[in-house]
Amino acid sequence: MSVLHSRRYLMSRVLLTSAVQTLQAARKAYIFTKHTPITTISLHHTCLKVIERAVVGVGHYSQSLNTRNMSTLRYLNQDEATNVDLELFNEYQFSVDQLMELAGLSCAHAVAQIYESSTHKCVLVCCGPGNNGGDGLVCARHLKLLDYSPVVYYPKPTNKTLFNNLVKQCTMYDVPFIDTMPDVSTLNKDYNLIVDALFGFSFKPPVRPQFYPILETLSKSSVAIASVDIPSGWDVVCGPPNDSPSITPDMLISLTAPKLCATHFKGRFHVLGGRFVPPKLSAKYQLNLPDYPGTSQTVILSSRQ
Ligand SMILES: NC(=O)C1=CN([C@@H]2O[C@H](COP(=O)(O)OP(=O)(O)OC[C@H]3O[C@@H](n4cnc5c(N)ncnc54)[C@H](O)[C@@H]3O)[C@@H](O)[C@H]2O)[C@H](O)CC1
Ligand SMILES: [K+]
Repeated sequence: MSVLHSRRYLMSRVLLTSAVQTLQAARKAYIFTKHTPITTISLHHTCLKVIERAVVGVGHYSQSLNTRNMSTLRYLNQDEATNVDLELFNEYQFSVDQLMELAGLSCAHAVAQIYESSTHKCVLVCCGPGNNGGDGLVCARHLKLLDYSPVVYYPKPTNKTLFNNLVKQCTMYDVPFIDTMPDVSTLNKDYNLIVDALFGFSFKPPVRPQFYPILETLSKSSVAIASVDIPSGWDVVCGPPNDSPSITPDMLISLTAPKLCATHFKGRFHVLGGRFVPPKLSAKYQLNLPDYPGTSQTVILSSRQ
C-alpha cells in the first residue's frame, strides 16, 4: 500500500471507529433505558442525546472524506477581516477576551479533531505579539486539558493585562515556556506538531528581522504545522511570499471566515473555527458560513489525504 493510501486508510479508520463507538454508545444507552424504570420523557431525551452525538460523529466522518462545496463561502480581504473584527467589538460589544477564548478553544479542538494526542503529544505553540499570539496562548491551555503536552515559544510578549493573564494561566496549568526557538533537528526530534500563532490578519509583509529566523526554521522543519487564521509570513490576500521564508502548513484553522490567502493553502485540512459570528453580521458581509455540525466548535471546510 502506498504511503498516501495507508494514510488515507488510517484516517478513515480513526474517524469510522469514532463514529462506530458513538453508535455503540447509543445502542448501550437504548438497552439501558429499556431496562430501567424511568419516565418516557427522560427516556426519549437520553436516546435523542446519544443519537444526536452519533449523527455528529458520522457527520465528521463523511466531512473528512468529502470536500465541502465552498463555492459560495466568502474569502475576506484584510480590510474586511479588520472590519468584521471591529464590528464584533464596537457594535456587538464583545470584549477581546471573550472572542479570543472562543477562537483559541476552537483551535485546540481543531487540532484534537485531526491529530490524536497519542501520536501528536508534544506540541510547540509559537505565539506572536498580537491577538493571533493570544489565540495561541489560549489554545496551549486547552491542549493541556485535552491530554497534549504543549510547550509555548513566545518571543515578543505583549505587556498588557490580557496577555500577562494568559501567560500566568498557562504557567498555572503547567504549560512550560521556552526562551529560544529550537533548531530544525531539535524540532523534528522533540515535537510532533507545531501550532503557528505568530501572525494573523494584521500582518504586513515583509517579516521583520526578529521573526525571520523563526519562520525560516518553521519552513525547514518536517513537523506538521497547524496555522491559526493565517499561515504566518503569508500576505493576507496574496498568500505565500517569494522573498522570505514561506511555511507550508498541514492544517489551516480559519477563524470567523477564511481570508483570501486561504485559496493558496495546499495542506491537508482546512478547518473553520470561531463559532461566535452573529447571524446578522454574517448576513451583512454575505459570509455564507457552512453549518457547524451539532455542538462542534469547528467545521471541516476541506480535506485532502
Ligand atoms: N474576529 C476574529 O475572528 C478574532 C480573531 N482574533 C485573532 O486576532 C488576529 C488578529 O490580531 P491582531 O492583533 O490584529 O494582529 P496579528 O496577531 O495578526 O499581528 C499583529 C502584530 O504583528 C506585528 N506585525 C505585523 N506585521 C509584522 C511584520 N511584517 N513583521 C513582524 N511583526 C509584524 C504587529 O506589530 C503586531 O504586534 C486574527 O488573525 C485572529 O487570530 C482574536 O483573537 C479574536 C477575534
Ligand atoms: K498564524
